[in-house]
Amino acid sequence: MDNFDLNILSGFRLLDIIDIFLVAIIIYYIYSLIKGTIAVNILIGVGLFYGIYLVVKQMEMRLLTEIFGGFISVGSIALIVVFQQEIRRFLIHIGKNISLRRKKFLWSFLGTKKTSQVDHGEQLKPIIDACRSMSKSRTGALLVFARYFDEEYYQSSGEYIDAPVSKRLLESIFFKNSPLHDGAVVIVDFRIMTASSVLPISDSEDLPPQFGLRHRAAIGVTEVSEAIAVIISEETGEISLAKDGNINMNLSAEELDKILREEL
Ligand SMILES: Nc1ncnc2c1ncn2[C@@H]1O[C@H](COP(=O)(O)OP(=O)(O)OP(=O)(O)O)[C@@H](O)[C@H]1O
Repeated sequence: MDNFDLNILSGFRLLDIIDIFLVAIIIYYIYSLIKGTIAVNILIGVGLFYGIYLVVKQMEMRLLTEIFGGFISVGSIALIVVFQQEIRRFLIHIGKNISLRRKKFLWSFLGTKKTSQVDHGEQLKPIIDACRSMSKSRTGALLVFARYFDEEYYQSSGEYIDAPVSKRLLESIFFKNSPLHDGAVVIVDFRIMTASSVLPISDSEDLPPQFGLRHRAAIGVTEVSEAIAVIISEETGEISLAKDGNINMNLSAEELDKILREEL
């Protein structure tokens, strides 16, 4: 027994500890990204399938090993297809953190705080005013503030506009009888790029049951991109803001203004 233990320890290197540590971080990252989504069930299914394969292989049940082995050999391609959204989210998450750190590093390198950050108060005013008035009149609206214009996401499904943002333009778009009122408006650098855009719907199981497609679409787009989404509920007039797959509900126009000033 002592020999056995010593053999294990003698082959153990510092690199193995780092290896295990890194794998643990990756597993934690993946878990926090898929937590509460349908992907967890798929992952449990895949794990179970692989477990059974290992057991039948160990027991030398040839036919079953052959069948399970066949599935597993094409499994990696199937996994990429099934987890397409999660893989995209994972890579965006990593990229986002790196770009944030790079910015911070640059600011500290230049020895300045972010004092030169522009205050977007003036440009935000028409948006906040429109949100306030649409909230009062219970006009359903969905506004996406994207960092850059991803044509694959927005333009393919919506109407290309590319006009400076204004209160009246936003109200006209979301007016109930307007042909463009369905879907989302996508705003980049305070220009309305598209209206009526169809967004990816979140499949999170943690969301409140009263959330319909508008709220799910707002959360969905922030799960797969760096965008911020503002929702005005048609039912309640409530203003909400989604970011990184999380939602901040029941905001006043002033609170919305404050958050958007910080975020944009
Ligand atoms: N994939 C999508 N992308 C963008 N907008 C969408 C999408 N799916 C639905 N919508 C918008 O959501 C509207 C339906 O909202 P629904 O009532 O289902 O949502 P809700 O979250 O309950 O919001 P509300 O509180 O306003 O009722 C549609 O008329 C459409 O404008």
